[in-house]
Amino acid sequence: MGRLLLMLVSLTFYTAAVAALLFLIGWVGAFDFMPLTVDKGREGPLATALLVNVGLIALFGVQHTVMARPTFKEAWTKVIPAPVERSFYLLATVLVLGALFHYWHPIEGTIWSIQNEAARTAIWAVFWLGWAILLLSTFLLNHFELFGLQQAWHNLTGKNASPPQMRTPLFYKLVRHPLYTGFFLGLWATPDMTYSHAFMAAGFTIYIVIGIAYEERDLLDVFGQEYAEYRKRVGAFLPGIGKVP
Ligand SMILES: C[S@@+](CC[C@H](N)C(=O)[O-])C[C@H]1O[C@@H](n2cnc3c(N)ncnc32)[C@H](O)[C@@H]1O
Repeated sequence: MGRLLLMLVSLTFYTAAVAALLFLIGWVGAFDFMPLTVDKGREGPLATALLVNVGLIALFGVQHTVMARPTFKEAWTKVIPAPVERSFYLLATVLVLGALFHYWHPIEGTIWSIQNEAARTAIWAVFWLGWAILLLSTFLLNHFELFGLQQAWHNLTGKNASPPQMRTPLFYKLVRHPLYTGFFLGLWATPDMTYSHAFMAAGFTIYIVIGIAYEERDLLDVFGQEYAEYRKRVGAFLPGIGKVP
């Protein structure tokens, strides 16, 4: 029963995470049908908007950076069962994203607004390509492990947790962080760039660049020389750029 309950917890948090990801795409894309977007939300003076928005992005950054560290996981799994540790990480992500959507203060003003229809279509294509790369990258690594289902399933079926494996399929042969490359494309590719959108995209870009240093330090600890060689050979976000000799 306990194992089944953990599986149900994992499935529930997985569903919430997928819903939050879909909402994030609509929120960033600022589509008309969305109730809240990066350009539609609370009103307030500019100083309040800047302070609140920086706080929201920092909250996302701190949650992701702290909860992904092995030392945190070690302490955290003394409180919650190990098979749902990743699921609780996702739950925290959903809550932080919920706060972002709910409390974001749009900033007035437009930086660019492309009028040419063909150019708009091309930019939207890049937007969707970015999110597709992000999603596909989760499957290239191990979607069900990244989203916590595999751990609970192994626990339910009595299978031992498999040791972490370094993976470099497809996009990972070209760049070390294709998921983040996809995220950058999704964040920045818009035909209507408002100050609000640019502020949000810049905030997440800064967080990712900082977060990568921690992620790669952990990857070096886990995969050692294999990852060090990979960093020498393969660029970070764009092919050939950002190799670490
Ligand atoms: C959100 S994913 C992002 C992966 C990668 N930074 C990217 O942008 O494609 C983060 C998880 O992927 C794992 N990871 C990153 N690169 C990996 C690789 N080449 N093989 C296996 N796991 C990897 C990290 O340990 C971390 O748990």
